[in-house]
Parts: sequence; structure tokens; C-alpha cells
Amino acid sequence: MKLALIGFGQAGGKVVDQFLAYDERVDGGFVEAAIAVNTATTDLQGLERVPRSNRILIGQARVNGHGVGADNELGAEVAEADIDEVQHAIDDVPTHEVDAFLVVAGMGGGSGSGGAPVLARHLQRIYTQPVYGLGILPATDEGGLYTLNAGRSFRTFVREVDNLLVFDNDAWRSAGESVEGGYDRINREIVERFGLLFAAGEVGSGDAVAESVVDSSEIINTLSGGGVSTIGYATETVETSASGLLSSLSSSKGSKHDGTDLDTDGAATNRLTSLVRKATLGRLTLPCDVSSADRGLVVASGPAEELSRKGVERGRTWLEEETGSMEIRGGDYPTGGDEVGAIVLLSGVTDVPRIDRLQQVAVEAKETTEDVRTRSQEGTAALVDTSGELDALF
Ligand SMILES: Nc1nc2c(ncn2[C@@H]2O[C@H](COP(=O)(O)OP(=O)(O)OP(=O)(O)O)[C@@H](O)[C@H]2O)c(=O)[nH]1
Repeated sequence: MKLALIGFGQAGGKVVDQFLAYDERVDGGFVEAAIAVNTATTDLQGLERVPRSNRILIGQARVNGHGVGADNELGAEVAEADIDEVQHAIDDVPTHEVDAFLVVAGMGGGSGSGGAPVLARHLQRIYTQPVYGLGILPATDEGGLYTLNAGRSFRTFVREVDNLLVFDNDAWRSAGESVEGGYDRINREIVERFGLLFAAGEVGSGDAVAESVVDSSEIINTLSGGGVSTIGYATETVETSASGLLSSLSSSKGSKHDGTDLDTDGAATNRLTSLVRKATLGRLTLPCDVSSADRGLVVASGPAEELSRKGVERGRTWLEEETGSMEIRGGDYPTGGDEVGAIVLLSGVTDVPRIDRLQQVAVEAKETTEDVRTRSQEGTAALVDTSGELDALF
């Protein structure tokens, strides 16, 4: 499916940069336009692929290109004030070619977590296409302020988008990794999953196996209904019939598995069914109780002769049982190569311990603020101490 990507804040811009790299590498064709918005000049300068004319600096009157320093209320204010600057960049996008907008942001900082929901609301008002969010949650050891920003912003972002796809940095950290090195790896994990999904929805309808290929409406239908989504992904390297020229010929998109060789068919079916299980029960972009998903989509990717329809169907049926949902879609995405994969998109998930904890922090912070206000009105001496705690939080 064709997307207009808008990265808000540092993490948002870097992930959009990675989406561009991925789209180019797999010849996905799902990025119609890429824009980065930030309050910090240096973050915009650090991007590699987003065209310079699409790097939009906002909030100059307030912060002079220095960023909002994790103040997400200020992030929201400057986004509100300078939304026209972002709109000018979007005006150059052929939006009639776009299936959806995707606003990408880290939820822990100030610019992205404050600005992304503001931008999403604006896009919803102007355009008829769905507006999705890709929200990146901070690691738990990043400190109270990041957690608080994420807790507050999450609720607003979910409300303003048609669906919020979530990636939790905390679930994807590796011990002993440098912060920057860690982000590079994590960003590749992000775009590999979400990029593969969007690229799958972009296979042309003229393709020889188009009837079983996922199209953009299936992704849109799975995401419609709102709420929060997460993705699971599993791959396995297969022995293709030959290497080199023969292999590339046999894995061309037109040579779909026709089920004539029973042994091969059985192996391909079992492999796919097991990959769907692994993808669902392995590490999700946002860990959650799978049975709480409202809708789902299973996509098999890889060399066409390995994409057993029976395998996708069995995986789909298994996911129906696992989630208790009757709205599980399935399809494939022939890519060639020697890796078979399964992507499982779970949408409308409600049982997510990490989100419950974030919401709790946001509610407690709000209560503390209200408590301080009340006590302040009552003139209690405790105010000084408690406001000190609040200063530390904000
Ligand atoms: N996955 C991932 N997360 C990142 C990356 N960079 C920052 N983050 C996360 O994003 C959050 C911080 O958001 P940033 O995007 O740096 O902040 P910002 O939105 O630019 O806001 P300010 O810097 O406060 O103006 C933190 O929770 C980080 O963990 C990245 O490249 N990848």
C-alpha cells in the first residue's frame, strides 16, 4: 500500500529514514512520500534519506532550533502553532496516490510525543484516507519523564489516529549494546516488520498470483476499528530447488506452488503453519495477550513455490482459534530469495501489561498534580516538598 510517511521528532525521523532504505532495498514501492518534522535543527541534519526540502523545522519562534527538551506540552504547542509549515510540505505530495498516512514518533521525548497527535488530528480533518500512527515506547530505564510523556501521549495518539501500531523499545533491548548501535539495530527490526507488511499490500494486481496476494484493502480492513496493533514475524531459510540462475527463475513471482508434488507441498504447508505460530507466540513489537486481539492478518512471504495456500489457510485458522476472532485475514507476498516468513498483524489488542503500567503512571502523575493544587489552595506546608518531586518528574 502506498504511504505518506511523516516522522515527528528524532526517533520518528530516523525510522522514516530507515523505511526509505528498506523500501529501496526490497523494491517495495510503498513509500509515496517521506517528510520529517522536528524542533531541533541537528536532528534534521542527521537524516540521510529524507529529501532536504521535506525536513521541516518548527517552533523556531519558541526554541530557535534547539529542540523542546522532552517537554511534550511545548512540543504540542509548537506543532499546533506551526502546523501550516507541515501542511506546505504535504501539499507537494500527490495525496490522491496515497492509501494512508503514517505518523511515526518516539513517545518518550517532547517533539514527537507532543506533536504527533496534533499532526494526526490535523490530517484527519483535511484528508479522507486513514491516518495511522507508529508509536515507539521508551525503555523503562530511560527515566520518569520519558515514561510520563509516553503515558500521556499514548492516550491522545490512540484517540487521534485510525490505528496505533506500537513498537516497545523496552522489549527489544539487548544487554551490553551502545545506545546508538542499539537504535540502529532496533530501527532495522521495526522497518523489517512494518515495511514488509506495507510492501506486501503493494504487489500489483496484474501479478500472476494476485488472487491470494494481500492487498491494501485487507491491511486497511484489519486496522479499521481502531485501537492498538502489534506485529509478530518469523522466518526460516529454505533450500530452493537450485542456486544461482535456476533458483532465481524458479522463485519468480509467477511460479506459484501448484500442489502437484505432495512431499514438497506437505513440507511447505507445515513450515508455514509453524512460522505463523512462531510469529504469534514469539516476540511481538508490543508484547500482549494474543487472545485479546480483535482482528488479525497473516501474510506469508518468500519464494513463490514455497508459499503454500494450505499453509496460510491453516495458519489463519489456528490464529482464529488462538484469538477467538472471526476476523482473521490471510494472503501471501511472493518475494523470491531463500527465506520464507510469516507476518502476523494483531489489531485491536486490549490486554497489554506495558500499556496498563504506562497509563497508571500518567494517572498517578495527574493525581499528584491535582493533589498539589488542592493542598496549595489549602495552604499546607507540604507543598514545597511535593512540588520538588513534581519538578523532578517534569
Ligand atoms: N527505536 C528508536 N527509538 C528511539 C530512537 N531515538 C530515540 N528513541 C526513543 O525515542 C524517545 C525520545 O524521543 P526523541 O525522538 O529522541 O525525542 P523528540 O521527539 O525528538 O523530542 P525532544 O528531543 O524532546 O525534542 C526515547 O524514548 C528513545 O528511546 C531511535 O532511533 N530508534
